[in-house]
Amino acid sequence: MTAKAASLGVASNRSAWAKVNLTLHVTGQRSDGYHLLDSLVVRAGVGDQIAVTPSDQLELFIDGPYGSAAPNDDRNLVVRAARLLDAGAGRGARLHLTKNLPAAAGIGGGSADAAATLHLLSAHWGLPVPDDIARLGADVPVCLSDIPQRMQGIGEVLTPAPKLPPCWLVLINPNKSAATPEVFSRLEARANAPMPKELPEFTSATAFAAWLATQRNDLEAPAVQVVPEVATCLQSLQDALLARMSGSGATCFGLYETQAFAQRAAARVADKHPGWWVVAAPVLG
Ligand SMILES: C[C@](O)(CO)[C@H](O)COP(=O)(O)OP(=O)(O)OC[C@H]1O[C@@H](n2ccc(N)nc2=O)[C@H](O)[C@@H]1O
Ligand SMILES: Nc1ncnc2c1ncn2[C@@H]1O[C@H](COP(=O)(O)OP(=O)(O)OP(=O)(O)O)[C@@H](O)[C@H]1O
Repeated sequence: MTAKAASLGVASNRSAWAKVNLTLHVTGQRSDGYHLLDSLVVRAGVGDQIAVTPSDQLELFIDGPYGSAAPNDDRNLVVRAARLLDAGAGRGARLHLTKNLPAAAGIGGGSADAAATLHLLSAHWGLPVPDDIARLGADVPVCLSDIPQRMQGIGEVLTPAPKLPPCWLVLINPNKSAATPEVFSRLEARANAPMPKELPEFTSATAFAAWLATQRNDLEAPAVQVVPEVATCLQSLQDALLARMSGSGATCFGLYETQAFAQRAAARVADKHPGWWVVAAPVLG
């Protein structure tokens, strides 16, 4: 925001796009319990919204269809991100979070909110984003980027992925939350194969999906134990080029070649499961 906009109380805002793990290989475990990952992460064009306006104090206002699913206090990742950036100096800002994404859903809602807050407040307060943001959550570093990334380590090692062909996702969540630690704890094997050293480049969504089908989300089987509806979600996406779970679930995605195919599939799933969260959104980047 410019100094003039700030003095006029004009909001600057940003979308906190959903994070989708197209692959998620668990390749090991550190001595502190955190798991080593190898994941192809994309952002989907659906997200929460965050706006910042000047204020003397740090304030958070939350609304939106999933507003009640996120804590409205210091535990909120938006507030935690603001405090990390502020580093105890007591700067103020009024943050308005419109929560469109289900929480604890495997699409990094809280992490995307934290990353968007870091971008907005870094401009608002004129401060650089600090290096230690992974303290906010393993998914926060990847959520600072809107382009596809290969994510390794416990989430802090990021490499831009080769350019992906245009494609669309249908995201569905049975409105059942899956706690990430519980899903990890149910893993049967922790030292699984990574993705290939070099990620191939694809010119069509069909070829991309065929390759993705040879990769995995190792958290899918443990997540089905925690939220059995994940299996029903995957079955409902059988017309997709590929159907898989994102993150630690319970959100599943179907990959489609075109907007029209994705929107038709989303309408069909929403019609059959009126209690589910169902959206069609493009893969960004
Ligand atoms: C599963 C993923 O969604 C894949 O993108 C993320 O790795 C999870 O990221 P996140 O929710 O930001 O994770 P955090 O809030 O840092 O950690 C929540 C819990 O998940 C487990 N966790 C998380 C990340 C990781 N690499 N190994 C883990 O074992 C730990 O039990 C941790 O206590
Ligand atoms: N802004 C926020 N939005 C959603 N949840 C938040 C937020 N701030 C804190 N939380 C807390 O974080 C927990 C995890 O929510 P989040 O939506 O980030 O999970 P997730 O989608 O499973 O994340 P990931 O894919 O990174 O594992 C929730 O149970 C909630 O209590």
